[in-house]
Amino acid sequence: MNQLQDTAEKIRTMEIRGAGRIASAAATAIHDYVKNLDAETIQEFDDKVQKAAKILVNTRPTAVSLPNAVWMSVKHSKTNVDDAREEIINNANRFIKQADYALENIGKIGSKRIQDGDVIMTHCNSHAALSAITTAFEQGKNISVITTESRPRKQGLLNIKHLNDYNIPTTYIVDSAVRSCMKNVDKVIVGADAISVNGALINKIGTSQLALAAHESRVNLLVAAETYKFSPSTIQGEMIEIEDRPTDEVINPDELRDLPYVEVKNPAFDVTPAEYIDLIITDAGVIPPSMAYFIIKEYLGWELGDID
Ligand SMILES: O=P(O)(O)OC[C@H]1O[C@H](OP(=O)(O)O)[C@H](O)[C@@H]1O
Repeated sequence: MNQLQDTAEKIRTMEIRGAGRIASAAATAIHDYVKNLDAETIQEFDDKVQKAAKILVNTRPTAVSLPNAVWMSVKHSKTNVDDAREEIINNANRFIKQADYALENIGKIGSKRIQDGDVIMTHCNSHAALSAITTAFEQGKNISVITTESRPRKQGLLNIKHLNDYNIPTTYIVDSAVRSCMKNVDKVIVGADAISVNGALINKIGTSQLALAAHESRVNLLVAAETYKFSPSTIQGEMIEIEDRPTDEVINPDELRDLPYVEVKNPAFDVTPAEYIDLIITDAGVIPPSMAYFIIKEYLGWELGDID
């Protein structure tokens, strides 16, 4: 359990971050936990696994990749401990493998949407969006990237290091420069923390402003999202919770000491409605946002009535 708690803490503090990365880290934690789990009965085993699953799921509330990875891993159909253990280990291994494959496939599929000469704007640090961009560059397309800083945690710094390693010309801008720079952009590509059944995108705070600016300038907005980032529970109208992160990520508490009337807010994500999204690049192919239900039904295996 210590190791699992350690992974949970790393996800909570964002030492491990990115919707895809936290999902694979959680599946790995379940795999390792179950491998050596002591339990006399299947009931005891299931209770312990459910408890461990909840610890992981409760670390960050918005990225649906996390509960999808955990519940896909721990679901089993066995009645004895050893068989259940084996099934969960296989499930977790399968998830981790498919997540790697999905990222690679998004690169291949997404790169087809990128043309020679494109200037691409991106926001926050999405491994899925970067997979499409770097794959297109490796195919010989002469592209460049504008990346936002992505306050407060400045994930844009991860982008510039990654893109520089690929020798991709990259411009780093503050978040408030998005609209002003949009006139030079051919397409926007961002990642996803979650996609709801109505095709709305939940992604890093600021994405919806970027989408508005793109819409105004008639620049296409593409979302790179693995199928496991679609949210089954939204079929029944459940809202995706937006994570409020600690305010010391935004401002040093010392600066607030003598300002009793000031409140700081740090919502980590926002919602971009489907009408601002042109395409979603998934590992299963490119879809319009209106096809989100199809992905949930066909690839996550969840149907109406499945959800308690
Ligand atoms: O899964 P990949 O494509 O890497 O990232 C998807 C999204 O996850 C990140 O969340 P955070 O930085 O962990 O809050 C960003 O919002 C990013 O767009």
